[in-house]
Amino acid sequence: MRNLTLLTDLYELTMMQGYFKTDNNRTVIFDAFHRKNPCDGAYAISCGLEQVIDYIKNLHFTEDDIAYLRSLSIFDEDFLEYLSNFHFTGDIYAIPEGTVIFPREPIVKVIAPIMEAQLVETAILNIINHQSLIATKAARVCYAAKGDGIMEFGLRRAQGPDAGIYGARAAVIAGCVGTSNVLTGQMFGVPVKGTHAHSWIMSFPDEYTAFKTYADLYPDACILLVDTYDTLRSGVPNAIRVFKEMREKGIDLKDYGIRLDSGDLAYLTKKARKMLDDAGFEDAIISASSDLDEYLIDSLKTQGAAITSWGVGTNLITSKDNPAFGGVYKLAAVMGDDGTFIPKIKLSENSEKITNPGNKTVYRVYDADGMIKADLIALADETYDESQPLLLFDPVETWKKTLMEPGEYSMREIMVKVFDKGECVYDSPNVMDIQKYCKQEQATLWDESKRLINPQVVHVDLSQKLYDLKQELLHNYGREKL
Ligand SMILES: Nc1ncnc2c1ncn2[C@@H]1O[C@H](COP(=O)(O)OP(=O)(O)OP(=O)(O)O)[C@@H](O)[C@H]1O
Ligand SMILES: O=P(O)(O)OC[C@H]1O[C@H](OP(=O)(O)OP(=O)(O)O)[C@H](O)[C@@H]1O
Ligand SMILES: O=C(O)c1cccnc1
Repeated sequence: MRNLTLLTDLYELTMMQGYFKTDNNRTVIFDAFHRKNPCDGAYAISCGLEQVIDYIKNLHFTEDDIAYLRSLSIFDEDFLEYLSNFHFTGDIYAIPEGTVIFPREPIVKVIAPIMEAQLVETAILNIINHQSLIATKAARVCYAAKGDGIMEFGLRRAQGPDAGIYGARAAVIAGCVGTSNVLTGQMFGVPVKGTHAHSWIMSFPDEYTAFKTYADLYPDACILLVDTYDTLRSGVPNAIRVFKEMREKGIDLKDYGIRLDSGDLAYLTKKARKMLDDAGFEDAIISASSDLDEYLIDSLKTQGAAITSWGVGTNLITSKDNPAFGGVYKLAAVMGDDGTFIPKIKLSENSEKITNPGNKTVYRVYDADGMIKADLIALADETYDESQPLLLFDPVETWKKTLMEPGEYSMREIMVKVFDKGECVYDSPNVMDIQKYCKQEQATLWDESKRLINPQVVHVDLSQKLYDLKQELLHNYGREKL
C-alpha cells in the first residue's frame, strides 16, 4: 500500500499546526460533495472509496516525511513530534462505490478532530473527484452503446499512470466490459482485452500474412484490424479469407471479427457487415475505435452503423469534454463545549453554493416501481417510517410539493459507516461486484434522466428539519455571531 500521507496541500498542514498551537482540536464534521454533474448530465456515479479507505488506513508520517517537513522551516518541533505519532481516529461515512449520486449530497462525511479531518481533505477529493468523473463518463458512454460492449483503451493517453490505472478501474465499475490496461487487470481482477495495432500489419510484407499469422497464434480471440491500407478492398476481403481458412481447418470461430479505426465508421461497417454476412460470417464481431465518445456512439447508432463492440480511449479516460468533477469538502458542524454539534453554514451570493449545515445523511426515495423518485438529505438522527405519508418539497421553490402515501414509495439510506473511531468497519466489494451493483443502480434511473442532452433533473430535497435548520442559520446571519 502506498503511503500518500504527504499527498495534501500545504495549507492543510499549516492550518493543522495552527489548530495544534491554539489547542483547538475540536471534533468537526466535513462533507465531500459535488455541485454539478459532469457533462450537464442528471447524475453521477460515486467511485474511489476503496482507495480512500486504503489511504486513511495507511495514514502515517514516516521519518523521511518528518525530515522533509522540518526542512521547510515552517513547522515547530512540538508539532512535528505530534505528527510522528499521528494516525486517524475519526468516523467516516460514505456512499458506496457504483451508486448513482446527485449534486449536494455528501459522498463522504468525515467526523474527526479538526487536525485529522483537515489533513485528509485534499487526498479524499483527489481520489473521489477523479474516479467519480471517469465512472460517470463511462456510464454515459455505455448508455449510448445500448448494451454493446465497451472496451476501455485509454491508458496511452491518460494523464499519467495513476489516471490510467484508476480511470480504467472506474470505467469498468461503470460498465465497460474490460480494459486494455494490464496493470489494472492484475490489481483489480478485471477482464483485460485487446486486438492488435497497425504496426503488426505494417511489420509484415503484406496484410494477408499479418492476419494469418495472428489468427494462427490467437484463434480464440481473433479480431483483425482491417483499415491499414484499404478497408473494403483489402482489409475486409483478407480477413474473410483468413476466417474461411480457419473454418476449413475445423476451428470453431467464436470471439472473432474485425476492427475499424478510421474512415466513415457508419458507411464502412455497413459495407463490411454485408461482406461478412455474404461470406457466411454473420456472427463476426465488428469493433470500432477512433476518437469515440458518447455523442459519436449515439450518432453512429442513429446512422445504423453495424458496430457491435466499441473501443473507447482518450475521450473516456480523460473525460475530455468535462475534465474535472468539482467535488468540494465543506465544514458542516463543530462540536461545542457541551459535546453536541453546532451546525455551520457557508454563505454565498450564489444560493447554489450555500452549504447544508449539520450532521447529515442521505435517503433515496423510490416510487412503487422501484425507480428513483428523489433523494432526501436529512439530519443523521432523523428516522422515517414507510407506513406514514412522506412529504417531499423543493428546497428553493418550496411550494412545489409531492405527498407520497404509504405503499407509493420506499426509502433506503445510502450512506454507510466506513470507519469507526479510526477502525475500518467496511469491506470494499471487488470491482466486478461493484460493476453489477452499479448496473442495478443505473437501472433505477429513468431514461429521461440518463439521456445525453437536456436530461430530466432528479430532485434532491431537504428534510423539513434540515430545511428549518438551514433557514434559521440564514436568518440569524448578521443578527448574531454564527
Ligand atoms: N459516420 C460517422 N459519423 C460521425 N462521426 C464519424 C463517423 N465516422 C467516423 N467518425 C468520427 O470522425 C472522426 C474522424 O477522425 P479523423 O478525421 O482523424 O479521421 P480518421 O478517419 O480517423 O482517419 P485517420 O486515422 O486515417 O487519420 C473520428 O472521431 C471518428 O470517430
Ligand atoms: O481513439 P481513442 O478513443 O483514443 O482509442 C484508442 C486509440 O488508440 C489506438 O490508436 P493509436 O494511433 O495510438 O495506435 P495504433 O497504431 O494501434 O492505431 C487505437 O487504434 C485507437 O484509435
Ligand atoms: O487492443 C486494442 O485494440 C487497443 C489497445 C489500446 C489502444 N487501442 C487499441
